[in-house]
Amino acid sequence: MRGGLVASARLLPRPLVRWFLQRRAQQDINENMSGGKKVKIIFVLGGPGSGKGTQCSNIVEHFGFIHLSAGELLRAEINSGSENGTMIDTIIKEGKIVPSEITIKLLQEAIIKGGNDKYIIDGFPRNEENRVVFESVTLVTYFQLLQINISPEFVLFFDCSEEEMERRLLGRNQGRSDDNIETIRKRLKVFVESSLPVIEYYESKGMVKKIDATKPAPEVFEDVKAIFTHMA
Ligand SMILES: Nc1ncnc2c1ncn2[C@@H]1O[C@H](COP(=O)(O)OP(=O)(O)O)[C@@H](O)[C@H]1O
Ligand SMILES: Nc1ccn([C@@H]2O[C@H](COP(=O)(O)OP(=O)(O)O)[C@@H](O)[C@H]2O)c(=O)n1
Ligand SMILES: [Mg+2]
Repeated sequence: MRGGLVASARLLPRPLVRWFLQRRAQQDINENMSGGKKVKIIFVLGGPGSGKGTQCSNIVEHFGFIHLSAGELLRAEINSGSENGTMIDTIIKEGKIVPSEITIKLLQEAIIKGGNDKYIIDGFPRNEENRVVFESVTLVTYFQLLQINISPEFVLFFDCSEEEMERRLLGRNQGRSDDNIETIRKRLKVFVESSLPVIEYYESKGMVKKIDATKPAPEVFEDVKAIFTHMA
């Protein structure tokens, strides 16, 4: 069907073909993603062990968002035996950040597949490259025609002391290859050097809602709830 479309499109003037394909792609996005509604995205950021995953589960349960964890998507990619798996595995064990094209492709696929209009994206963008590439994300790739810019509604930042994050990660017990003291120290360093500047960038745009994440999880959720209740 698409092959026939391309063949007949060759006979038409280029601007008309371009317009037609863009319209078609936009319709597909609306149908696949949100039934025509604007898709809401919230970034959930914070250091490793600050409680992003824990609070995202609460948000899903109470406010009907789909939770996408960049780290979990990358771990699933390793486990699926994909050709990039070994490379991703090595980068995660070193506490470094995976190239944006890989992570963003996984996020794009999950957003389109999710079929919801509300997403919380946890652990992304983790560096400036993640942020800049996502800003010009191409959601539908028919002939690379359509550039769709999805910007977050706001950024939820879980602020937690390094000491507390380290303690939590050492007790997490999920069998993760990066929850050992050597990798944890590297991840904390990467957080300060690469991820904090992203949070500062959004802060300069007035988009950050900061939460004290050193408190016990139920208390942190009270603060999270206040933010989400107000936006509903
Ligand atoms: N507020 C909290 N106080 C104490 N422990 C917490 C808190 N929030 C989460 N945890 C625990 O700390 C560990 C890391 O939490 P997690 O949600 O996985 O953080 P992140 O996704 O930011 O790395 C988990 O074992 C979790 O149960
Ligand atoms: N945007 C992202 C998110 C995670 N990752 C990698 O995945 C690892 C685990 O991320 P995560 O978000 O699951 O980790 P936590 O902060 O939840 O402990 C990171 O340390 C990075 O190596 C990445 O490269 N790029
Ligand atoms: Mg997590």
